[in-house]
Amino acid sequence: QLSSNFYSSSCPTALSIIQGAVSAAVSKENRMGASLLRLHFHDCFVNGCDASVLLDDTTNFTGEKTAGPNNDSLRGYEVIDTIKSQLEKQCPGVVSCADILAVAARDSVVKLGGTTWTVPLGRRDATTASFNDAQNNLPSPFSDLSALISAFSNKGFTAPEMVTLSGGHTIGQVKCSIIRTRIYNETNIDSNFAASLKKNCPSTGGDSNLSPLDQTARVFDNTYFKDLVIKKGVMHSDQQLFNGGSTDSQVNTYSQNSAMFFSDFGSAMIKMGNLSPLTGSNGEIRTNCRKTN
Ligand code: HEM
Ligand SMILES: [Ca+2]
Ligand SMILES: [Ca+2]
Repeated sequence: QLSSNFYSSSCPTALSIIQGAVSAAVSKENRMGASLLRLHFHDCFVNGCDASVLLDDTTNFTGEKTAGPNNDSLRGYEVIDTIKSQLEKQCPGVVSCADILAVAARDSVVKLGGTTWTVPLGRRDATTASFNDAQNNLPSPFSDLSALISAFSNKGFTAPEMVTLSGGHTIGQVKCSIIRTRIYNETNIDSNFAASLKKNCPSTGGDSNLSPLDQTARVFDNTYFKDLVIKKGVMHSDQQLFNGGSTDSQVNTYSQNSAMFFSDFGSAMIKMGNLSPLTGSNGEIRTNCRKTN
């Protein structure tokens, strides 16, 4: 069982060290807040919140970093390394990489103007990572609503919780290669909006050009849901949440009530952070988040 005061005697400065480093990293580059939030999600959905996502591949295409959803896409590893080395100086061998990810995600959301929540702590780090599990457990941006619902249901989340967590797309950026089909071929998109995205995402080439995930992608707010209501969802999977189906009413509600989105988001993040953590004598406390001890 995790507890929010897990480090209060073993490393009382842990939370302030993490917060300070996240704050510095996000001040230096706003997008890093988004990247750190996504790292925690991609960790927890693949064999639980055990920092498996941070292990470097020992042989190519065996670990999670090189799996499709992560390769050339996940970022923020250097920030986690910086935090880990500060923590190792202060309290060697005490704070897990998995807990660093959970706290950094929360601190990122707060730093970008979003809500806060209390992070349960005491996760330990995995000694293995799985390329196949990362391929199979992370949702695809080309999925329809039913596939999104089942990807989250496989991890114990309801459809409303899936909608809430998708609100993470209120911050950060997406590559042209992910949105090309949507902006060139789909009809459930505002045509002026599609035209503006095409300027930075040609029909051929420019695959890694970036576009913001909502119209206020530097701020954690409810604009993502407001955008969905006016058919300005950026990815196919985003617009699926407001496309005439069962989740439309919740998107409408969040678009008008950011307090409700914020409070639901905090609860859903705590639930996500509880996905099969290693505790007690399972796993280890890594010295270097990229390698097993
Ligand atoms: C609902 C299913 C989801 C799908 C299909 C999905 C897919 C994606 C994709 C394809 C990208 C862009 C990757 C790239 O262009 O390199 C992205 C970015 C992002 N996702 Fe998700 N995601 C989902 C849910 C979530 C959740 C639950 C969170 C967090 C709570 C999240 C947080 C983010 C953030 C913050 C970014 C921007 C990262 C950055 O700028 O570095 N996503 N997502
Ligand atoms: Ca994991
Ligand atoms: Ca936003």
